[in-house]
Amino acid sequence: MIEVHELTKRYGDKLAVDGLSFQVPQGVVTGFLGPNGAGKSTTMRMMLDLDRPTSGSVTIDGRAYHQLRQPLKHIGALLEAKAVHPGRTAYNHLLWLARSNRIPVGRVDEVLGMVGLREVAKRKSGGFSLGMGQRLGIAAALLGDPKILMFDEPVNGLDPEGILWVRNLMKLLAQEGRTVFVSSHLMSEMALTADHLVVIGQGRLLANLSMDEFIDQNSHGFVRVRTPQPEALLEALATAGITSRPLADGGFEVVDGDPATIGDLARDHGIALHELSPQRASLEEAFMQMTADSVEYRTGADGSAIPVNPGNAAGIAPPPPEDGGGGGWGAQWQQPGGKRRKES
Ligand SMILES: Nc1ncnc2c1ncn2[C@@H]1O[C@H](COP(=O)(O)OP(=O)(O)OP(=O)(O)O)[C@@H](O)[C@H]1O
Repeated sequence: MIEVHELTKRYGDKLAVDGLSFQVPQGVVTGFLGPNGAGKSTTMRMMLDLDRPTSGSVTIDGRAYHQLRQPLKHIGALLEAKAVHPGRTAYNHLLWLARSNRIPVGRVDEVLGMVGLREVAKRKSGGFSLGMGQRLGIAAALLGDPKILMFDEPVNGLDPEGILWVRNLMKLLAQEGRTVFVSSHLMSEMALTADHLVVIGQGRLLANLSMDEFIDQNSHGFVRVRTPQPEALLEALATAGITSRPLADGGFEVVDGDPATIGDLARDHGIALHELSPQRASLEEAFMQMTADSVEYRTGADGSAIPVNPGNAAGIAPPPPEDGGGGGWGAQWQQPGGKRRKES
């Protein structure tokens, strides 16, 4: 179990991590989500004692990282895949790590097999593709057979097959009862892997909830309807107590009706339908809405990148909305008694 308590990191006048507190549960994949510059990597580096917190603490199985006798046996991490000596072979890189952590040498070949690098084990890692580098980094994380695994953007630069492999590996590691903590700036990616989510923006906790809860709250369904007799259909829907909203293209959106009910209602009133399609707001949109106040850049009407809050050099995040933000997420996740998945 990883426990983060009031963790804060300041670089000069930049507040990169701001009083973060959360726990990473065992036996599930926890997605650590936030837009670029949210403070994910900084938090992960502090978890591994690679950066010193300005205040606050992180414990791994109840102890600070530097107090762990053989850290690779507790926690394995992939932070910077290219942090490998380019002149060293994949095998020698892992061998060096194994020897310096008292891990049996036989484990090197095992993890090379697990990540599919056995064939290239004697090649220098400097010539590796990005995908091979990621695999080597994952092999290093798995070397000590740790109960906790931490991956910073592990699918970055991978081809579709590599992405699928990483997704399945994460799930498998969690099914084995391990704690799997994985960062991403893409909700669409996390939706396919994570069971639990910790969302941050400008260094602050925005949400801590299960993936199921996020989906329940944010993937609102509606039905898009088009008809040449809009007034008649609107009246029929209103009479049936079904809410609808007009769309800019002349059609409308029926919020609390299903396609069968709407179709039957239209038939009963002799109304022709030209479109009747169930829609679902994407989780990526919900995530963007959740973090809208904490992105570093937004896209201008002409497609240009516009810095958000350029004067906010201290990186002070605006407070989260008190009413739950309108996007289905809210401060209740951070409050005692709020709806939360039981953490093990
Ligand atoms: N060594 C440093 N010195 C100064 N500022 C830093 C340093 N490291 C990170 N920062 C700043 O702290 C903030 C958080 O950065 P961090 O890399 O942790 O974000 P992130 O969520 O991992 O972003 P990304 O998804 O882009 O990797 C950013 O504004 C970054 O510029």
